[in-house]
Amino acid sequence: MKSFGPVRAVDGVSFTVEAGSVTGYLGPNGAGKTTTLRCLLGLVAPDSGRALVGGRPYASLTAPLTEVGAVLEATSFHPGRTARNHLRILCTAAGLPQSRADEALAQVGLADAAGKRVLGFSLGMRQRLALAAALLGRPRVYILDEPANGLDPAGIEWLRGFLRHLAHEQGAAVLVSSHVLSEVEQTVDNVVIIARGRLVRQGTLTELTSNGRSVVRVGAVNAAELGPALETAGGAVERVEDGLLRVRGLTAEEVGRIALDRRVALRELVEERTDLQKVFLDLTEER
Ligand SMILES: Nc1ncnc2c1ncn2[C@@H]1O[C@H](COP(=O)(O)OP(=O)(O)OP(=O)(O)O)[C@@H](O)[C@H]1O
Repeated sequence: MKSFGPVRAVDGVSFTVEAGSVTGYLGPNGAGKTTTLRCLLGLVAPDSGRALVGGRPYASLTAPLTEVGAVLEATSFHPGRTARNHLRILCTAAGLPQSRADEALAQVGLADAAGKRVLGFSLGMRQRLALAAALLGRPRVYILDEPANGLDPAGIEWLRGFLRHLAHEQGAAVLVSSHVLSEVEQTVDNVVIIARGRLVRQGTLTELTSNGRSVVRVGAVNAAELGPALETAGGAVERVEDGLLRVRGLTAEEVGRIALDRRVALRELVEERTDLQKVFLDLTEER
């Protein structure tokens, strides 16, 4: 728990970010995301409870840059320094080889801007530079506060791939905050949703979006035969019109397989997407 005067910024929030996965930490503006991440990074002391990295408080880590890569909102850089120099100074302070600066800049797509002063950097370039700083020590844990802020659509797409790569290929534990669920839906494996400082929901993205509400629309030439077969397999079938069914409780793949087994020709097979932003708003409004 962490209060600022009368405001309970974070209260009773408990979750674990597993290695090899990306966890989205989601909530509307002012929900308490940044405060939680600042607690994790030892920048704010919680009034009660603990925030640990690899089982230890951040302050007790002997070489933090090699253990945790962090990008916080409004990360400030000395505007007169070049991107390369900024990172080299961090390398020196952390006892890392200077060569890591250029390697990290290349990783975030800033190789061409390495010698440019940060003063002229766009918001998106600053976000990439902050990420490069987080990468310097090749840590296994990443704590990123709204890292997509300021990135253009191509930058957001790049970030998605990059975070998935860190988690899925390099086995890192990645925690990424956002106030827009749809922004991270293609990146995250797990979600933790908070509102007004309290935990609202946590689980896999699939659990959040299906939640018994996922619907498969299937058009079949012989719907009269397919319907009962789907019901036998555990689906709840609604007959919309002649030859068109809406099925809950089965995936599109399962419906397709059952149709194949029965040799029923399909006209259409569509998983009706849950509107993630609506799920998010339903969960976080009025709490
Ligand atoms: N240093 C502080 N002093 C006073 N109040 C604070 C401080 N930091 C945060 N708060 C308050 O705590 C609450 C949670 O803020 P926090 O920045 O953690 O939310 P957030 O989820 O990160 O929001 P955003 O998406 O807008 O960044 C807000 O009501 C905020 O005003």
